[in-house]
Amino acid sequence: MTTTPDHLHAFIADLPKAELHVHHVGSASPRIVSELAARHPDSKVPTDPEALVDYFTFTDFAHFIDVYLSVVDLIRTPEDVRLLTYEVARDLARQQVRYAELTITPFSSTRRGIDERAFMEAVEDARKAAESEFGTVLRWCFDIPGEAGLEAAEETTRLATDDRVRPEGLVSFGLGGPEIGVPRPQFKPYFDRAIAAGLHSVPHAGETTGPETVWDALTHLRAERIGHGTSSFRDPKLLAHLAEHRIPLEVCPTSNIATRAVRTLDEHPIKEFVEAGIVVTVNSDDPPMFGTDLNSEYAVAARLLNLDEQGLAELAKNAVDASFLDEPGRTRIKNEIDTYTSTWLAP
Ligand SMILES: Nc1ncnc2c1ncn2[C@@H]1O[C@H](CCC(=O)c2cccc(C(=O)O)c2)[C@@H](O)[C@H]1O
Ligand SMILES: [Zn+2]
Repeated sequence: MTTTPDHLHAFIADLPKAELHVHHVGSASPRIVSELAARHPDSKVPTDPEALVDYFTFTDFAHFIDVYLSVVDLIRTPEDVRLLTYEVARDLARQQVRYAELTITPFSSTRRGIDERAFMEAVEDARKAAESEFGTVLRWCFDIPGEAGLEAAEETTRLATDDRVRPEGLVSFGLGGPEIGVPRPQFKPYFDRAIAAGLHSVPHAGETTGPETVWDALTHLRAERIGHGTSSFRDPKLLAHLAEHRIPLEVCPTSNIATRAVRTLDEHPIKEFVEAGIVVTVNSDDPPMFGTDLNSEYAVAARLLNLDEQGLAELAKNAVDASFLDEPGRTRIKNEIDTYTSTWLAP
């Protein structure tokens, strides 16, 4: 296994980027997790950031979800929500992320007793502070935790479509959690309502089950991008469909290894996706839990796809183009990427 050369790491570190697939709670840094764990000593989450490395080592996807929910349990007040969101934005800004769509699972917080309006105010307050203080634009994707069933689907849809509650920064609607035993078609009526309310459809699919789940996401949930889509490589017709209809994949390589969806990075199908002509975006999913960040994922992609600086800049522009940012915002970030790259490559 070769490594990514130092000059590419340096290029990636300052490259302006967009992040399209990153979870709110899954982005809590070890410092924030240990701070919240210390505040709530009844929790089984370790308070020592070093012990968190072991705690965040997963035997399979189900184990990952168990651990994930133990961190969700630490977020108990609107102030916890605001702090988490603001700190996540700070971490993104440090990596030169100019724009991020953050996946939030409001059901998990409202069912744990956080007032829905206070929750929305907390994330919006952090979004505005992040934009003015760090220059990072945040938007929200509200996802249904599929395993929690249709009650969760109903509640998430209500929170995403009721004008009196839905936050200004909300742009899309998703579906996360385990896929095994959670068929996608049952969520069609909820996606129909969210789409009718102007939201984009971005379900997870093909992360832990086969390509048929990706077809279901396309057919029943009218997916505009696919979260992961990892198993798509097993179906040539699906690859051709994704390429022809320009449905981007939100690829999260290190996540797929950490949850054991893929055995090793070298076996990751990202190269097959690019060779099939699919729009590939690279993302971090739950970065501290997977011991990664967006810059590391770009370094992984550089190695697996054999990219140079121009190739990395194209990858970054794929994410901007696949985003739900408005046209002037997309043009601004792409121009910034071009200027940065040509300055870097100038003799
Ligand atoms: N790689 C990932 N792939 C998929 N999802 C991922 C990934 N990373 C993070 N998530 C998040 O995990 C949540 C799962 C929450 C969940 O299953 C659940 C089940 C029952 C009850 C409750 C509750 O709160 O009471 C929650 C998803 O909604 C999603 O946002
Ligand atoms: Zn995800």
